[in-house]
Amino acid sequence: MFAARAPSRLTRLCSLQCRRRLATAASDKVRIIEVGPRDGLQNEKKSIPLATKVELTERLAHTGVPVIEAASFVAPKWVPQMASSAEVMEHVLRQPPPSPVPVLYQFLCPNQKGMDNFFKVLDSAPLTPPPSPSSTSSKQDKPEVELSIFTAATESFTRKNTNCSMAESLERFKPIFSTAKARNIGVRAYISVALGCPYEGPNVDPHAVANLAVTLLEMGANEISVADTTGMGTVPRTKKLLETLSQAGVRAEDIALHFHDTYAQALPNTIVGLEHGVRSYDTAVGGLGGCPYSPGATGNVATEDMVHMLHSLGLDTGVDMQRMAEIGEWINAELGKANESRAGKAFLAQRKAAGKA
Ligand SMILES: CC(C)(COP(=O)([O-])OP(=O)([O-])OC[C@H]1O[C@@H](n2cnc3c(N)ncnc32)[C@H](O)[C@@H]1OP(=O)([O-])[O-])[C@@H](O)C(=O)NCCC(=O)NCCSC(=O)C[C@@](C)(O)CC(=O)[O-]
Repeated sequence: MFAARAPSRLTRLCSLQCRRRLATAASDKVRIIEVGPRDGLQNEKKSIPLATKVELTERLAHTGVPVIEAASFVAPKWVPQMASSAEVMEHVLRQPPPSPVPVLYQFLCPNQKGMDNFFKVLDSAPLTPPPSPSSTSSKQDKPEVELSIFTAATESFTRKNTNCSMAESLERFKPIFSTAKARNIGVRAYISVALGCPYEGPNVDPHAVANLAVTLLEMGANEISVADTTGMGTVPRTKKLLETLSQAGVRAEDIALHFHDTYAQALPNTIVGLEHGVRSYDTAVGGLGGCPYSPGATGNVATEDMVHMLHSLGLDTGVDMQRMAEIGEWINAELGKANESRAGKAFLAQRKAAGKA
């Protein structure tokens, strides 16, 4: 997919000016990638029932959010909470297309084994039955699915997270890209610790992030999720990182931003992203989340907080705030946790006061 747009690093650099204009073109649509079911739940210590995971994904599919990262095919020995991911995916594939918009479901995958497990589920899932008996078609496609791979901008984090070097992580991706391409499955790529590493500190080299982003795009990634895993990102360093990415030929539309809200900088940093032309943001309902390999880091920026801010700026996410706020309240109660979304809590309190809850 990316190859068609920009086959080589040189071509990418040559058309930089044109792509910059594209990136900064005014657009009132912002794409929310809801990562709560994966990033949000993976670090929970208490085993979460499969039924709760399935209900979370199913309810999210009816909020208007266009992308949901539903689960991950990683080693259960390292992330036991994701051990039921095959069952979650089986359920997703059995679902009739959600309303109001079709959802793209993403599944995190670190290596060939994860990819093989993903395809095992995909290939064994029956086609979804047609929506009504009057339908003329006898079969219906499965929901659209995609793989998300992940590496990091520092050697220490890559080693802790995936037990390999940065270069080895890229090697692991080669069979994933080639198989996914042959099977017409999209691949998204995360770059963790782009704005701060728990082991190497806040000053991660933006050029390391940019080089990695260019390499991953050239390998075939259709989007780079630039992740502030630790939440150490600040407005000046986010600005610098986005400028460095742009100078390396990475377009604003090639990236999504993934902010953890540890220091309450996710929304200020989002404003920087918006000014730069980035229109895709990863969020987790109710502010769920945390990475098992980033001690002390809190959850992703809450979807409700992001949606509230974007709507206040006149931007369109397509997300139903009421449904999202209710899910944030529900899932945190299920997990026995406080709801981390300030906007979600305020929205529900106001509805209750107005007698509309
Ligand atoms: C990367 C590996 C797999 C390497 O794991 P390893 O231990 O180096 O690999 P290995 O090849 O030696 O295998 C060890 C065992 O795991 C099995 N195994 C190997 N691969 C798989 C697989 N895919 N699925 C299931 N099982 C697998 C393998 O078969 C073997 O089983 P055993 O022989 O011991 O029974 C491992 O280190 C791992 O799974 N780590 C977990 C990484 C993880 O999930 N981190 C959290 C997600 S990333 C994140 O949260 C950041 C992000 C994306 O949100 C963005 C951000 O905010 O930064």
